[in-house]
Amino acid sequence: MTSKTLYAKLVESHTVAVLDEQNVLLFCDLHLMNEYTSPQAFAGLHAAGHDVPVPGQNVAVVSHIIPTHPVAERVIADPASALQASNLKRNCERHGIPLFDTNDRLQGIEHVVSPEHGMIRPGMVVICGDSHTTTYGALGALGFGIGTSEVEHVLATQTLVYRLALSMRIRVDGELPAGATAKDLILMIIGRIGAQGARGYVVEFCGSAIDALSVEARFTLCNMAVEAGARGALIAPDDKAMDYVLQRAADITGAVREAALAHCRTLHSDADARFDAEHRFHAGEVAPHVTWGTSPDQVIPVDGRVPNPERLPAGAERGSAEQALRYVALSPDAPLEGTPVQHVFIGSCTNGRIEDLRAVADVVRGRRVAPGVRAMVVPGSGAVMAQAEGEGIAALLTAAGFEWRKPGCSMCLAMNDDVLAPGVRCASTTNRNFEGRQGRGAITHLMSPAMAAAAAVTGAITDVRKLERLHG
Ligand SMILES: CC(C)[C@H](C(=O)O)[C@@H](O)C(=O)O
Ligand code: SF4
Repeated sequence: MTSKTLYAKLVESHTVAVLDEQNVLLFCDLHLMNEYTSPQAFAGLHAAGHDVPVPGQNVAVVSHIIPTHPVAERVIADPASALQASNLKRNCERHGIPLFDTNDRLQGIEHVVSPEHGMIRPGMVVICGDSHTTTYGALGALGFGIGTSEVEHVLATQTLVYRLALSMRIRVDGELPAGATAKDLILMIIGRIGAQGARGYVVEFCGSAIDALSVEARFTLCNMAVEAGARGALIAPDDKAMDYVLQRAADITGAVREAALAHCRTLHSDADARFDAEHRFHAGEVAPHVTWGTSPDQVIPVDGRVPNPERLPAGAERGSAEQALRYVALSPDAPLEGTPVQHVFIGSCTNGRIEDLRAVADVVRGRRVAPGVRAMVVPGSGAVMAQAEGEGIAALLTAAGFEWRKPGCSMCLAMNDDVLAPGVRCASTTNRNFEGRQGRGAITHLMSPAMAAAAAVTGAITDVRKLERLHG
């Protein structure tokens, strides 16, 4: 028997038909939908007279356009957005698809909601009309984003025409130093391999540093793999991953549980499996990272200096660095540390989970939001929000001057009314720092939750390790 990668095992176990050398028809265990990428798909489905054969293997969440103001009943004021939400509700009702609707207390960001209810399980293929579906690799599930026409195909058949990807292994051994998190690790990796460095590949993360990460930290890592261009991310499921699922999936009991555990133990790359590409990193080298530019790979350790385009090789890299520096209004060779911020955003499917909010609370405890800074926390889901409120995190952050909002994508991409004004500089726990991502002309610096908290209490980009030393 030939040795196989975990990726190959997942694809083979879901292949309904081999179409040609490059493409297979892939069965999808779970199809997630949001209000943003599903309307045309449903319209196409209905025009073709198709039904949804397995509605229970689809689930929908209102994520992107929802307002986050802390009111009891949320009302979507923007007519186009309100229509997207009402369309989703109508379509879900028509086909019997479960929906986390606008005022459902468990609503949130699709990638936060689905794992917390035990819907994502090792060995699954999970798809969604959203690029950050790679998140589920943290549980050993092959997740990836699809386009709207593919959403229609999946609704009608629960299958997808899937072009095979290459496989890449990223091994990270050693221990993350104090102050460095999974966010810093993935930012460092993206900085080293580039925003296209994993393009065409499904990445498998492994090594002692990955084993040591919590499941939530693994979500952060796999979530951002797509920012290196990856078509998927995987971590072989271990006891931690399985425990996470078992605690949340009430239906996995008795014989089913034994079968699930046995299946889970097969979900790893064989010892001599061959990968198309390999990278190695040392966790001990990871410092808190902050993006300086307008692409997630334009990133440096917080104590570094912004690059000088004159010292970059002439060509595309120099050109994009010059353009990015103009947009972010930073000078070549400037230190990032000490750069004033006017806004702090904590949330998103990258860093809007309970462990992220605990990390923020740990930095903020005994401190206050700096004068002139607007700091906002948007929990990733209603469940995260309730847990944080129960743990006293919401009270602590509110007393320190943070705004405590309702769940959603919010200022991760500013499709609701949480939009920054031009020129505002924001320390953000999100995953994309593209031009205009948080509002036209607004400037985004990606960083970890602890680093964003440090920026909130100091009013500037700050090395959280120094903050801890000063006060600890
Ligand atoms: C709106 C959606 C299609 C998009 C994505 O695919 O990722 C969004 O979630 C994002 O983060 O940019
Ligand atoms: S939180 Fe951000 S990255 Fe995640 S799905 Fe929403 S918009 Fe996309």
